[in-house]
Amino acid sequence: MIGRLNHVAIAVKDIAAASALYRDTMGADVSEAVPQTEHGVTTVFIHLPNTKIELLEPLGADSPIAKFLERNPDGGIHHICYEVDDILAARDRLKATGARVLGTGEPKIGAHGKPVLFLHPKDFNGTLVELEQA
Ligand SMILES: CC[C@H](C(=O)O)C(=O)SCCNC(=O)CCNC(=O)[C@H](O)C(C)(C)COP(=O)(O)OP(=O)(O)OC[C@H]1O[C@@H](n2cnc3c(N)ncnc32)[C@H](O)[C@@H]1OP(=O)(O)O
Ligand SMILES: [Co+2]
Repeated sequence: MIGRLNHVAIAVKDIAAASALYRDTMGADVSEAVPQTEHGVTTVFIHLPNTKIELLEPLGADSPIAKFLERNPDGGIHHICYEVDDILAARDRLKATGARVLGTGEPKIGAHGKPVLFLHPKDFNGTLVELEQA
């Protein structure tokens, strides 16, 4: 069911500083910052030869990553995103196993214009998992 690793996300307090760090000290190919109002974050993608790093900064009052950053003031790895061929079939299969799908359970359009879902970290070894329709 799960396919390629689409991205690894890092939550940060200051996305401009984190972007400059990757660009200037790591020579990385860093995108512009894009506000994702629907998701309560601003995103930057760092393009690597075999996957992407997603930098996340809280956006708005109810950002879902705000508490994570309170717990981890220096920032930290926030989630991993796997690609799936059929996100609804994957969702239904996971729900049938008792895994908790976050939010309404209906996919939202993510940063790549594809449907995404999130699975509760407590059900996946303390790791927040994002699924993205390939
Ligand atoms: C633009 C879209 C983009 C894309 O790639 O397309 C994105 O990736 S958007 C990314 C931002 N959106 C989300 O993360 C949505 C899903 N996340 C959530 O709904 C919340 O972050 C949630 C529910 C996972 C956690 O929210 P919160 O921290 O406010 O809840 P709790 O404090 O009650 O936490 C419950 C429990 O889970 C532990 N936790 C929280 N976040 C993480 C995490 N990232 N990784 C691992 N564990 C996490 C937290 O410590 C609590 O554990 P406990 O032992 O009870 O203290
Ligand atoms: Co993501």
